[in-house]
Amino acid sequence: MTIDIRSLGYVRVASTDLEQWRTFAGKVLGLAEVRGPNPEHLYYRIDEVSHRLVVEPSDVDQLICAGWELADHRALQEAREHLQKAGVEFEEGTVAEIDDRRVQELIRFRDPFDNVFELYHGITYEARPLVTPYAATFVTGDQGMGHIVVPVSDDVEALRFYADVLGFRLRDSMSMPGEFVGKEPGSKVWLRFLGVNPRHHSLAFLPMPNPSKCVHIMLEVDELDHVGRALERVRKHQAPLSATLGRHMNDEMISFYVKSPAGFDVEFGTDGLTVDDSRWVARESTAVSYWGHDFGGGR
Ligand SMILES: Cc1ccc(O)c(O)c1CC[C@@H]1C(=O)CC[C@]2(C)C(=O)CC[C@@H]12
Ligand SMILES: [Fe+2]
Repeated sequence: MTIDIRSLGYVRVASTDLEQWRTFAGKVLGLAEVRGPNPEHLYYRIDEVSHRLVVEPSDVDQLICAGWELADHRALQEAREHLQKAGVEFEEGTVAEIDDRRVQELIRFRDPFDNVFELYHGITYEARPLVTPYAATFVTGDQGMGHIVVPVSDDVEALRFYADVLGFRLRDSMSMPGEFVGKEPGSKVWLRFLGVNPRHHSLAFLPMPNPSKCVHIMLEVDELDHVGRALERVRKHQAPLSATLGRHMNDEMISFYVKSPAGFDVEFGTDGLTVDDSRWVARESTAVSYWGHDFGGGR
C-alpha cells in the first residue's frame, strides 16, 4: 500500500512584486491570467482546470507548495492513513485554503527537507474554452501540469521518502560530482527523476540547497513553434535565460530555462517522452542533454 498520486496539479508561489510576475507569467510564458477567489492573488490557467499557478503577495520570493492530485475522497483518506503509519505529520486544509484552491479537500505535509506538498482531490474545471495569450496549447490531462524539481540535502533519504513513502516510481537517475554541491572530491551525488503517470518525470530532486525552495518547474507545450516563440519573448522582455535550447537525454524534451521572479527557473519545453509502467525500466542517463542546454545562459 502506498499513496496513489495521479499528477502534479498546481504550484503556488510567494512574491514581493506581483507586477513582475504578471509580465513573466502572462507576457513571457504566455499563461492565461484569470480571476480567482482572492482579488489579491494572481491566478493562471493553462487548461480546463480553474487555475494551475497561483502567485500570492508576500515579503519573500519563493515556492510556497506543490499540489498533487488524487482520484477522490477515498484515495485521500488512504493517503492520511498511509502518512500516519509512515510517521509523517500532516494538517488538514482550512475552509479558506480549500476555497482558494477550488478543491473538495486537501492535506498538507513537509518532506524531510522542508519542501511543502499538498494532496487534494476534486479540483474545479471551467466551461469556457481556454485561449492562452499566444495561442499555445499546454500538454496536461493525464500528465498533469508538468514537473517540479525540488532541492534536497540527502539524496538517499530523498529517494526513500518519495519512492517508498509517497509512491513515486523511479524512472531515471543521473549522477553529479560531489564537489559540484560542496561534498568531498571524488564523491557522487544523485539526481533522481520520478513519475506517477505517463509523463517521464513529474518530480525530480537535486541534492543542493536553494533559497527559492525550488530548482525549477516545467511546463510543456504541444508544438516546437510555441517554444521558439516563447524564447523570442524571453529576449524581448529581457528575462534572464538560465539555459539555452536543448534536448534532454532522459525525457527527450526540447526546452529552455528562464529565471522566474521567484528566483527558481521555469523550463519551457515540448516533445517530452511518455512511458508505460508495464514496460518501462528505470535507467541511468549519462548526460544532461543530447545537445544544447548551456546553463551558462549561452553567453
Ligand atoms: C538532467 C535533466 C533531465 C530532465 C529534466 O527535465 C531536467 O530538468 C534536467 C536538468 C536538471 C538540473 C537542473 O535543473 C539544474 C541545473 C543542473 C543541476 C545542472 O547543472 C545539470 C542538471 C541540471
Ligand atoms: Fe526539468
